[in-house]
Amino acid sequence: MLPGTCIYISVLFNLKGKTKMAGNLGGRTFIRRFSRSLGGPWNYVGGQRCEPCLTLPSMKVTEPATGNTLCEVPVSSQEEVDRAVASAKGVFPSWSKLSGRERGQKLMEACRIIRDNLEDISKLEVQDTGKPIWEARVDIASCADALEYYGGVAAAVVGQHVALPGGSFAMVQREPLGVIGGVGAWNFPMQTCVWKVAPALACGNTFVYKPSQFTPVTAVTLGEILTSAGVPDGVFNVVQGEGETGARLCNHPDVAKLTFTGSVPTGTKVMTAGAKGIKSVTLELGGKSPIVIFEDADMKNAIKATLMANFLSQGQVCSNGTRVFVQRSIADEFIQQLVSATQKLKIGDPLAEDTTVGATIHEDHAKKVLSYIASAKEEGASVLCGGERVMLPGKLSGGWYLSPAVVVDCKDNMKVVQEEVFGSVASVLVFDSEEEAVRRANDTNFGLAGAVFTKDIQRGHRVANAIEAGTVWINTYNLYPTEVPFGGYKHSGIGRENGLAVIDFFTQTRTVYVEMGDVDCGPLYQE
Ligand SMILES: NC(=O)c1ccc[n+]([C@@H]2O[C@H](COP(=O)([O-])OP(=O)(O)OC[C@H]3O[C@@H](n4cnc5c(N)ncnc54)[C@H](O)[C@@H]3O)[C@@H](O)[C@H]2O)c1
Repeated sequence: MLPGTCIYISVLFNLKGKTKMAGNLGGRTFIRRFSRSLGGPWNYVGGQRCEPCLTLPSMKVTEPATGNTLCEVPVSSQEEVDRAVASAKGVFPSWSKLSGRERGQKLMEACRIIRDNLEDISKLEVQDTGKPIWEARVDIASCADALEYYGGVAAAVVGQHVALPGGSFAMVQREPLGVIGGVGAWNFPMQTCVWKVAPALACGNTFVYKPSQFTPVTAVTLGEILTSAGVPDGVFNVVQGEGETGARLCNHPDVAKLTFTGSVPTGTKVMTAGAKGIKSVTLELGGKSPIVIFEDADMKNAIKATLMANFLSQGQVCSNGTRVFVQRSIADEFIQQLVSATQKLKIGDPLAEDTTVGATIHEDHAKKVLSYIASAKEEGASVLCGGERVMLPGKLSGGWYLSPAVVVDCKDNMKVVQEEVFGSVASVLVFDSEEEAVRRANDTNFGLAGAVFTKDIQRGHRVANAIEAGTVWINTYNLYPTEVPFGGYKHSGIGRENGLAVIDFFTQTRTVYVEMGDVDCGPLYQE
């Protein structure tokens, strides 16, 4: 059962929605059913929360902060996935025929609802993920930003007119693809969902989403928000479950495109499903990103960015800069300042305002992170701080709280340096020259992100252009404005989210050729 926040958010939506929105949209009463959200149901099909049509055993979802059961969520069967896809397919013709501006208005309205209820949605996200409340607020605000941005972009998704010889011309029409199947990870549950759904809906597609089994809550909240904003029933649907449900969705013949956020091994399976169905696939996968700090860097900013690049969301961020390359002449000073700043981080109740480090998503993942610390030590690295479970008192004693770790004396071939840890572990590596730093930074199959810190503008651009990654920050880290594309090189993914780039991944073109003269078929036709 969900704690009280859910009732609160439901009531709040009801009140705010009824008073503000019924008038906005010609008196249509579309505010409904929020009050039923306590304890589920957890699927969202045809514009409402619903129990799966065929019930498989439930998943117990753990609240990371306490280790207690947050909710029990029935797994969606093939029949349920069929029902959700049919719902999305049924409404596709009418939704896709609305003008972009009409669709955009509804996304803008969803943005407004999120901004009005930001605090309550953020609390739900904290319960689901264990991340500190201040971070959850940033994540949820970014969901509103994405809906606002694509709400505006929707009217600008247009085709092309191409003039051809003799006055003939071609119209290159931009069309939606159909039903999109989305599968998400657990570290940014609502943001991951919105970053896919907002552009997909703006382009006229409909959607079935499967959230991570560890964080099922806020995708359903998004369903309620979209319905309240006037998005027609069936345009956005949620099914729940683990990998099997994800695979059912990805393999569904009526799903036109797959968009996935998660690990490389699962991304490979999603791509295989796409290959079997000849579906285009967007993959947002893992990373092992480098952050290269030169001796002329502003030390304080480099420290601040290294904290952001390693310890946000308990280190469970795909783009984290976990390989921290520092030039030898400043390495001692940098390490000393980094350790001092890391030790000031406050591990505590994720809902407390002064907490900077919350709970790891679940016990198994925490143990995996700790195993990387152990392997680093075995391979000769030194852990200067952190890397241990911290027991918090009272109701938090069942949560897995790990102290952020700074690991030094690292070598490029160590497991902790090679593999994605997905936890609060910063590995510091020392370099001498720019050429060496770039070569070692690129010595990975991942290519999601990277950063360079220097005051030398030429070097900043030179190194940024040399790092093989989809996003490179110069003198900052982990910023994702909705206006700019995000996605990976190499094994970190295919396709992009955010910005205008994503429009290409949620549309296809139909070329209509118009002949203004006679058909010219050469010698084929004789009078
Ligand atoms: N590049 C990005 O934007 C980005 C963002 C967030 C997380 N990530 C990555 O996600 C990973 C962590 O997330 P995770 O542990 O949830 O990843 P995961 O790959 O274990 O699971 C991701 C999702 O895939 C589902 N799934 C599992 N098997 C499936 C199958 N055969 N077919 C379809 N779906 C299936 C899961 O149920 C879950 O919903 C990390 O590698 C992280 O870097 C990437």
